[in-house]
Order: sequence, then C-alpha cells, then structure tokens
Amino acid sequence: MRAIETCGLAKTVGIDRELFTGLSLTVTPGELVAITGESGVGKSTLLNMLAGLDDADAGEIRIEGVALGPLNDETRTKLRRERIGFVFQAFHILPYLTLEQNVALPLALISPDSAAAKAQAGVVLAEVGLGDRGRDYARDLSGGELQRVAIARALVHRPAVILADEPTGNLDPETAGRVLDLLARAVKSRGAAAVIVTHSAATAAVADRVLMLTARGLTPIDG
Ligand SMILES: Nc1ncnc2c1ncn2[C@@H]1O[C@H](COP(=O)(O)OP(=O)(O)OP(=O)(O)O)[C@@H](O)[C@H]1O
Repeated sequence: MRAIETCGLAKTVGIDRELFTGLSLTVTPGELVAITGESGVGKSTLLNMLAGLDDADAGEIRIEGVALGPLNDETRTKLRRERIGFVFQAFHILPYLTLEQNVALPLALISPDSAAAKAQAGVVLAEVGLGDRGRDYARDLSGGELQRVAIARALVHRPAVILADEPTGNLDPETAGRVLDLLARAVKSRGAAAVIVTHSAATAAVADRVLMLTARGLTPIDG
C-alpha cells in the first residue's frame, strides 16, 4: 500500500499564477522524502495540499488509498487528525501548557480518554529524549527542545503520514542534525511515510530521496 500517492497535480494561486502542473509523487510506508526548491515555488502549498488543507486544480491525492478530492470537510478533517502528523518550523507548541499536555493534544481530538493520552504522550516524549520533562511548561524550553516536542506531538497518534515544513529552520546545525536523526529514526521505526520540505543539506542527508520542485513538478536530485 502506498501511504501517499498523487498523480497529475496542478495548482494555480491568485488570479492565474500557475505554481506547478503534472506533479506526481508516491511515498511508501517507512520512506522519508525531502522536497527542496526555490523560494516561492510552492513547497508549503504542496504540503498543505497533501494534508487536504488546500485543493488541487487538477489531479488526485490519495492518502492510504483514500482520494481526498471527493471527501467532505468533516471526513477530510477526521482523516487528517487520525492519519497525518505535522511538524512546523514555528513549532505551534503552546507555552502555558506542560510538555505532556502539548503532546497529548492530537489524541484529545480523536479520543476522550485523557489518562491513556497522557501515558502515550509520556512514551513519545521519552522517545525524543524528554522523558523526564513531561510536567515542565513549554515556555521554559530551548528551541531544540521545543522542536523535539513538536516531533513528539506529530508522532503521538501514530499517523501513517508525517508532513514537516522546514522542521529545523530555527536551529543551529548541530541541534538540527540531532533533531533530524531523531525524526528519521521515528519515521523508520513506525513505518510512517514522511515528506519534509527543506533548504538544508542536513535534511537531504537523512532522506531516502531528495526531489526538487519546479513549475514542471518534482525531479529527483542525485545524492
Ligand atoms: N492563497 C494564495 N493566494 C495567492 N498567492 C498564494 C496563495 N498561496 C500561496 N501563494 C503564493 O504561491 C507561492 C508559493 O508559496 P509557498 O509558500 O508554497 O512557497 P514555498 O516554496 O514554500 O516558499 P518558501 O521556500 O519561501 O517558504 C508564493 O508566491 C505565495 O505568495
């Protein structure tokens, strides 16, 4: 089964500015794909489309075999909450919640069992090396630590697909390398499919494939 499958995607923004056409991408479980390309070419737009947050003008996106196009908003939101995890550059971690509460948030959207959610949050926090910090408030953490919390939160509901937009953009190279290793190991051990938008060579180094986005779609870059 393919975790992500797109075929002939096209996207126009504004009145008639065509970002790309004929874009095809297949990502299998356990595979980590890095997408690079010039500023403004449409990398973040493509991630939003893969998450069902933005519509394609042509072509189809399937997540675990389910086509996003025909789904109504409610079903799309359900699929996104249950099957997709996000990591953003700006973290989106809430400062006045504890790490445990931040990481448990995606589970709260799926199931009301808060004790189980807390336990599960503790397990992923340990996986990212923050097992003893669950009761600390997010506002007291460093940038690298916050990014690890963001990764834990993206993984906690065991999504089939992980989408990351410049996940190490704010970090120094050494911390960025450690965070990426961790993300790559988590993707592999869980058999998730990951798409990471990046300008960083360090991300490209942990990826199984690096693809360049241009107006004509995605082209492989030789490692
Ligand atoms: N809803 C919209 N209406 C008009 N223009 C848009 C819309 N969404 C995106 N764009 C434009 O589409 C282009 C692609 O944006 P996007 O953020 O996807 O680029 P990117 O490749 O991620 O860039 P960067 O590397 O700088 O983050 C930009 O020029 C942006 O201004």
